[in-house]
Amino acid sequence: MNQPFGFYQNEIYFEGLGGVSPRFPLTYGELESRAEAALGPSLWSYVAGGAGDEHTQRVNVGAFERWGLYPRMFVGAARRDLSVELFGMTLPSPLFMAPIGVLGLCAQDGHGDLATARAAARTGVPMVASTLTVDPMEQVAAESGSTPGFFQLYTPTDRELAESLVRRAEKAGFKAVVVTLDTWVTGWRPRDLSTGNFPQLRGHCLANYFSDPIFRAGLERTPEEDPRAAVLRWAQLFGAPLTWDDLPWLRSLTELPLVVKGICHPEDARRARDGGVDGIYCSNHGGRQANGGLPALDALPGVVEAAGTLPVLFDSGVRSGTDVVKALALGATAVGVGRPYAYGLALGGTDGVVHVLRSLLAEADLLMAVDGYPTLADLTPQSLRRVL
Ligand SMILES: Cc1cc2nc3c(=O)[nH]c(=O)nc-3n(C[C@H](O)[C@H](O)[C@H](O)COP(=O)(O)O)c2cc1C
Ligand SMILES: CC(C)CC(=O)C(=O)O
Repeated sequence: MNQPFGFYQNEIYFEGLGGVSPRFPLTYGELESRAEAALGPSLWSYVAGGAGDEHTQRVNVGAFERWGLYPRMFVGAARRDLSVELFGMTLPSPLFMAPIGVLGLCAQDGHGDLATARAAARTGVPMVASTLTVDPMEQVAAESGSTPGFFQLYTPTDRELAESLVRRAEKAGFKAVVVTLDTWVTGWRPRDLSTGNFPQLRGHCLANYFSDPIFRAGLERTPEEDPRAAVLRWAQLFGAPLTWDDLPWLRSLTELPLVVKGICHPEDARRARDGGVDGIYCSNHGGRQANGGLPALDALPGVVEAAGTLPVLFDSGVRSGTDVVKALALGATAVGVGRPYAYGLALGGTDGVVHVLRSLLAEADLLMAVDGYPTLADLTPQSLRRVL
């Protein structure tokens, strides 16, 4: 047991706090700067970068500072319960890992998706595995132990390929399908445009396609024989510009819970709900796609209201345990961490990811203890006050 952290009380996910380690950074600033050094310039600019002058990316983070949590006294929050029901499952905490496409490359050994899945197994924090993993989804799913994993789909223009990817995800044991709607084309990303640095175009992170029978059937020569042609084929197929007319087809793809990612407008949330999805994922892709200026957190309350009884997943700008608590108070059912866990991965593989996740949970848990919110149900919009 790690002495400085020995006073935490919720053993469910702290297990004596194994995992939070002073050898890794305890502030986000240090995590970022050490990750920059570990990743090297080109991967760093891909992961850390965003659209345009990155205004949206910055306001995503800044939006959390505009809310303050009221401390409540005489609550006796000696034990906290952070467990949450999602898609019929009970999860130990409301935290999950957002899908990150080049994650595999962030680990020293180049197999970061597997390392992250092992962190999911150790913490109970679900990983949403991207379509763009270095190792095929079947291998990623196999590493996550008893922690449920979700599969994120980039919908290709070839429907048969989309269907094949979803079939494989079901067979591999993923427990939900998350369809990302905001990235059928890559946004204006000056950092990557200036370096020509798109890892996917060098054939990285395309294992799910290269291992897919439908994808392979469309090639004259196998990806092993002609990787360049396979990458070009991938680039042609990558993203379908979907419309509402496609939602019934998406819904028909699977009986697994279907979640749509990238929803920020209440009207879109309403239409998605009416179209039969099982969850709404409020996100602006961490400001990587559009530099439109709306912080995802500011979009969250409207999406929550429109979603009605559906669970709302949220990401974009979460950097601390207090951010997690604020997003929950604004109505998120589950909160996704993105870049920070990729940085933990860069610093220490599975241990680094576990450290980042447990630190977020420890900070959230302690905030709830000190400020008197013993359960997630106690966190409501009335727990917050606008401060700026
Ligand atoms: C390097 C990188 C790759 C990403 N790849 C994907 C992806 O493959 N699929 C997806 O739906 N979202 C992807 N995202 C977006 C994340 O799921 C999430 O929305 C975003 O990271 C949240 O912003 P934050 O990291 O600033 O908190 C990616 C994000 C990053 C940083
Ligand atoms: C553009 C994609 C290929 C990957 C992604 O989602 C991202 O880099 O944000």
